[in-house]
Amino acid sequence: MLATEVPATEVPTAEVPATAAQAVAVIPVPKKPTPRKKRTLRVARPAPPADAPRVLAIDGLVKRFGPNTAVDGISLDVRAGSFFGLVGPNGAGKTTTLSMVTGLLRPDAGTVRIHNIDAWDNPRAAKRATGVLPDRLRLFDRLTGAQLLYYSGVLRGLDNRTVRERSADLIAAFGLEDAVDRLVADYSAGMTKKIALACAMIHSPRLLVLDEPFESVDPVSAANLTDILERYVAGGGTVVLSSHGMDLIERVCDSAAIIVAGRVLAAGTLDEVRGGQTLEDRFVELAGGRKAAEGMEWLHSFSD
Ligand SMILES: Nc1ncnc2c1ncn2[C@@H]1O[C@H](COP(=O)(O)OP(=O)(O)OP(=O)(O)O)[C@@H](O)[C@H]1O
Repeated sequence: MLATEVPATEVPTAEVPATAAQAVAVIPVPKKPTPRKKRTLRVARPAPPADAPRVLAIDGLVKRFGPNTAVDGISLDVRAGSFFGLVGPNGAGKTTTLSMVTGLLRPDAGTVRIHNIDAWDNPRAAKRATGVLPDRLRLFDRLTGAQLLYYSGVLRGLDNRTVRERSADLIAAFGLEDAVDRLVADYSAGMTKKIALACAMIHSPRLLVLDEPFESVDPVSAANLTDILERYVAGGGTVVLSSHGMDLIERVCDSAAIIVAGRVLAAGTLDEVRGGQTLEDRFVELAGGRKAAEGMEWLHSFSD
């Protein structure tokens, strides 16, 4: 094989040049995109039966921001015991949809029912059944992690003893033992996600709505978090999460929806949505395909 044909990842160590300038000269630029490896399509768990009760029923949701229609008639059903993944390109309307589901943003049209309760007519009852991890975390970050958990528990009407017991369990499950006595303002992004998720779970809601729960979370913590959520679902809970991590969605979710430009382009069990492809390929296909990286020759002109 000629040196120019060696994929970058296979350049033998002995041939790696000493300087960055030399490295630029020999690292081969593949002429054609390498064909993507076929992956075995697995399903994390079977989706709940089609006649399982609907924990979340979204019907004809619309949200406009001035001339921009962010959510354009989204309808979705999420069944009890489902681990449901919402995917879509940047600006597709995922956060706007989840904000309307969780009572953070009033819809222009459409309805949201949580356990058959209209979330906008009866927000108190709907919120009692829901735990939320919003996109832009606005936490009372001048509290310590332990204080924030305590506050979340009592706000949800739990008694002192229950809050303390559940806080201890959550702190151990999320590996926050060393951080609970520090101010949340001083937490890293991943730690903040974890404490916010613990707060969302403390009142043992039937439905968890999580916007990008794995963003900024390290792989070990992500695996722990996945375990916690899987146990929650196995115990009868329902999770709806948004994520850009297609592998993660395929690994943990049984059902999914692909949202593009404020509309649902595919929804159902993971297999129905993927249609025999990987979720990523199906997503890219529906979201408009890969963009050719041409017309950016200036990027190789290097200012130095
Ligand atoms: N408060 C707002 N005011 C004006 N426009 C908004 C507002 N919130 C969202 N939008 C617009 O609505 C559209 C959908 O945004 P949204 O945040 O729901 O997308 P998303 O799918 O969550 O994107 P990402 O994956 O990048 O987080 C975008 O065009 C966004 O600019």
